[in-house]
Amino acid sequence: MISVEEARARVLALAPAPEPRQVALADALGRAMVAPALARLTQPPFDASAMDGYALRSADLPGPLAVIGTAAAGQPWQGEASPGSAIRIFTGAPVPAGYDRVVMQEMVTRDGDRITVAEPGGNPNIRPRGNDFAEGSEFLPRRPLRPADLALLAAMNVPQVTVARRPRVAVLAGGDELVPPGSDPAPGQIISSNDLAIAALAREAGAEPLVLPLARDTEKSLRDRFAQAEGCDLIVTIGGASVGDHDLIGKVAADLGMERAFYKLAMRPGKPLMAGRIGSAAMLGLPGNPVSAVVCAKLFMQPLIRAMQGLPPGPEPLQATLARELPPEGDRQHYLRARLSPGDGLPAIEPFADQDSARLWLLAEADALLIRPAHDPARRAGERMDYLPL
Ligand SMILES: Nc1nc2c(c(=O)[nH]1)N[C@H]1C(S)=C(S)[C@@H](COP(=O)(O)OP(=O)(O)OC[C@H]3O[C@@H](n4cnc5c(N)ncnc54)[C@H](O)[C@@H]3O)O[C@H]1N2
Ligand code: MOO
Repeated sequence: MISVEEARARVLALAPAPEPRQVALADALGRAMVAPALARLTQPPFDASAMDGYALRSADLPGPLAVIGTAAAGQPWQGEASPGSAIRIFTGAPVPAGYDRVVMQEMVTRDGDRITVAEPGGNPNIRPRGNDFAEGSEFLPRRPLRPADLALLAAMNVPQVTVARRPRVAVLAGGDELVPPGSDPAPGQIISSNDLAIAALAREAGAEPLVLPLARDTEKSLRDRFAQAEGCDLIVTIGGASVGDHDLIGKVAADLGMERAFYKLAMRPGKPLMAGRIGSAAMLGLPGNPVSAVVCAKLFMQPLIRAMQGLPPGPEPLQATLARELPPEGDRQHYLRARLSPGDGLPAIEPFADQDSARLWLLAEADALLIRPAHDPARRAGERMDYLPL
C-alpha cells in the first residue's frame, strides 16, 4: 500500500490546468483569481484629509489664522494657499496645495472666520497620494477571494476579474441499504448521509456539486449514474470501494476505462480509497463509512478541487501539544478525531478514545484531526503533534 503523501501526489497530478472565466466583482466572492488585476488608478488619487478640521501651514502655528475657504470630499478648494490662512476641510477632501497638515476641529477655537490652535497634535492627518496603492499595482491572492478583496478590487477600479471556472463535481452514493433523509427506512435500510456532506465539502472548496440520485448495488445502476456524470470534471463515488460481493465501484469504473492512479493506501480511516481518471474526468472512489468518506474528502477531494482552480491544495497541518499519552501507532497513518482546548502557547489536543469510522456524532464533536504517522512510537502528554483543524 502506498503512503498518504504518495497518494496525495498522485491525486493532485489528476488536476487539469484551470480554465479562465471573467466574472463581475459582485459574483467573485470565494473565486480563485488566475490572472492578476492591475490597479487602473492611484489610491488615494490626491493627498486626502484624514480628519474633519482645518488645513493649514505648520509654520503659521499657533495662529490666529484666517479661514479663507472650504474643501469637502468631492468638492476640492481651488484657490491659492497664502501665509496665515486655513481651509475648513472634511475627511476625504483633497488637501489644497501649500498646506502641510490638518488639525482636528476639536483642537481649534473658532471665532467668526478666525481660528487659533490650542494643541495641533503630532499627526499631520494627511493621507499622501498613492499611500494605499499605485496605478499598475498587481493583485493576485493565492486563495479564494474574501469580502475585503472585493473592496480592494473595486477601489482599483477593476469591475471584472479573471477566475478559474468552478470544477463540476458529480457525487455518486450507492448501496441497496440507502434511502434519502426524510424517508421511512424499511428493515435493514439506513439514511444516506455521506452524499450531502461530500457535496458540501466540494462546494466549500470552490466546486459546483451535482448530487446524483442514489445508485443500487447493480452494475447497471452504477453505469447509469456514471453516464449522468457526463461533462463533470470530477466524479466522486461513495461506498462500494472495499472487497465485499456488493462493492462494485472498482469493477464498473474499470469497465468504463478507468486509468487507475492507485487503490488502497496506508491510512486510517480511508484504506480503500481509489483514484484515477475516466475519459477526461478525474475520479475519486471514497470509502462508504461516513467518517472515512469525510476524512478522505478533506485530505484528497478538497485539495484536488483547489488544484483544479490553481490554488494551493492544502490543508496545512498546525501544531498542538498532546493532552494525554498515546500507545504506539500501527502501520497506517492515522487521523484521529480530537478536541482542542486553549493551552500554554500552543493549543492542547485530546483525541477521543473511540475512533470507530461509522460514528458521525464523534466527528461533529471533534474540532481537529490529530495526525499520527504510520509506526509512530508511543507518545507522552506534552509532546508536540500535527493536526488539521475541522
Ligand atoms: N474484508 C474487509 N472488509 C472491509 C475492509 C477490508 O479491508 N476488508 N475495509 C473496511 C474499511 S476500512 C472500510 S472504510 C469499508 C469501506 O467499504 P466500502 O467503501 O465498500 O463501503 P460500503 O461497504 O458501501 O459501506 C460501508 C458502510 O458505510 C455505509 N454507507 C455507505 N454509503 C453511505 C452513505 N451514502 N451514507 C451513509 N452511510 C453510507 C454503509 O451502509 C456501510 O455501513 O469497508 C470495510 N470492510
Ligand atoms: O479505512 Mo475504514 O475507513 O477505517 O473504516
